[in-house]
Amino acid sequence: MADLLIVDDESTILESISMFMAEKGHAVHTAATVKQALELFEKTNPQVVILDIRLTDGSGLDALRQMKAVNPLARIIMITAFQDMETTIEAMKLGAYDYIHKPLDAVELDNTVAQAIESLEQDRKHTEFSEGPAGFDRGVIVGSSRVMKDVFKMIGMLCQNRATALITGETGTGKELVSRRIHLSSPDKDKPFITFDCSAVVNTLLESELFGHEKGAFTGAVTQRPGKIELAGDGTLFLDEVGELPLNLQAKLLGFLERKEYMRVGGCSNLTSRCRIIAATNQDLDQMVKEKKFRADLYYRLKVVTITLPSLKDRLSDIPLLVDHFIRKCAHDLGVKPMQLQDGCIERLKSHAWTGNVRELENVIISAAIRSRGNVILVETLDALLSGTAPQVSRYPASQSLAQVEKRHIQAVLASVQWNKTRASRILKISLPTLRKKIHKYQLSPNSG
Ligand SMILES: Nc1ncnc2c1ncn2[C@@H]1O[C@H](COP(=O)(O)OP(=O)(O)OP(=O)(O)O)[C@@H](O)[C@H]1O
Repeated sequence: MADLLIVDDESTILESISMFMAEKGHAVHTAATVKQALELFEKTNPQVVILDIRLTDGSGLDALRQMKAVNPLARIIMITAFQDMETTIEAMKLGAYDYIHKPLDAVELDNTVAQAIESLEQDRKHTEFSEGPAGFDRGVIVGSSRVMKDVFKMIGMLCQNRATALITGETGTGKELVSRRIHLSSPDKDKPFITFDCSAVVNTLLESELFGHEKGAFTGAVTQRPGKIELAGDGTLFLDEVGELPLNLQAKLLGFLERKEYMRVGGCSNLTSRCRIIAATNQDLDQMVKEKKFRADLYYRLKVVTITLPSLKDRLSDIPLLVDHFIRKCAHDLGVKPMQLQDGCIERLKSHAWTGNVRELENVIISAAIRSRGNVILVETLDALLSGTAPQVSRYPASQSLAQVEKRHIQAVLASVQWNKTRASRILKISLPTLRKKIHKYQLSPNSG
């Protein structure tokens, strides 16, 4: 049996379907408008939605798009009239599970709902083996604030085409998460999603990592190697920290965006790729263009479609939802029951500055859950974590020199952010050039350790 949301503006239809479904043992919620439907969808998180395409205050397609952005797993069955065929096709493209024609046939409706529930069960079993614990969607983007609703709309629009997009926002605001969601909601979701962190690779290797190289192109190039663009194929290439790309490669990337052609390092013929580029940055590219550190033409090419993710401090109203999400995530990962929050926890969380945004909130909730005794997260535990007074376990023996400790710490921080130097320099509170000097001094590399 499932949680069902039924949306139709004809009260007789609404009543008869909901009675029928309640008799079958489902928990039924009803809505007559797009607005009510979206509110109830976020509140009740139904597994199956029966959604009329034509509603008085808008189109069922918009509702479908937004519901899919909030919970891509929800099975949405559209109710359509024959003259709505074009819209029905569009609905299927947007990820509707199925459609049923009016006048409704009770047996057909019952069968379709049963199949939708069965397919969810199959998905659940599948994820048990592939992505970890069942019933928890790691890819879900949590938020119900107005800014986040606008973000969901943009995601809905972007997953219908292959437009290049730029995602901006401070560190930890969810740029990679959003990029993956666009890919996973697109018709090419089964194609590769490749991440390329422009700050993680030493400059001399960037070009060959991105575009690939031919055998013998440089010392050490003993075999031909495909670059990330080639690996992305017909899928998506996520260019993280695009502001870190050196100017010569910015020109090459622009060339690729304009002609969809590129050349491997050491190659002499053009190759083509259909891969879609989604770039992300937490830098002020406008300013970088003024300072001539970022090419204006590339910037304009990238920013045609921009999604700006809000800082957590500008959407404090989303904290309860986010906390609930991370508590459930943590419970799944640790294999325990979800923790409860002591009264006052949400207020304490809302009063924090959150410079590390959602990532910082996630880490605080995980740390608090691990430190909690019993099944309750206490305000005092959060307070200690947020004010930096929570006891830490020392990881370095007292016999080590300061330089040894510095080397190990920098290596550990770099490893924790997959060698994203911008992020590491922020955590270490040193400038990027200083970090580069220290990497050179201690001869650190992703493989040293
Ligand atoms: N709205 C959200 N809902 C649920 N989880 C979120 C949300 N935003 C971010 N997260 C989680 O926070 C963490 C950081 O997100 P992500 O890596 O996408 O941020 P980012 O903006 O790409 O960071 P950076 O600029 O440092 O690369 C991830 O674990 C992600 O799942």
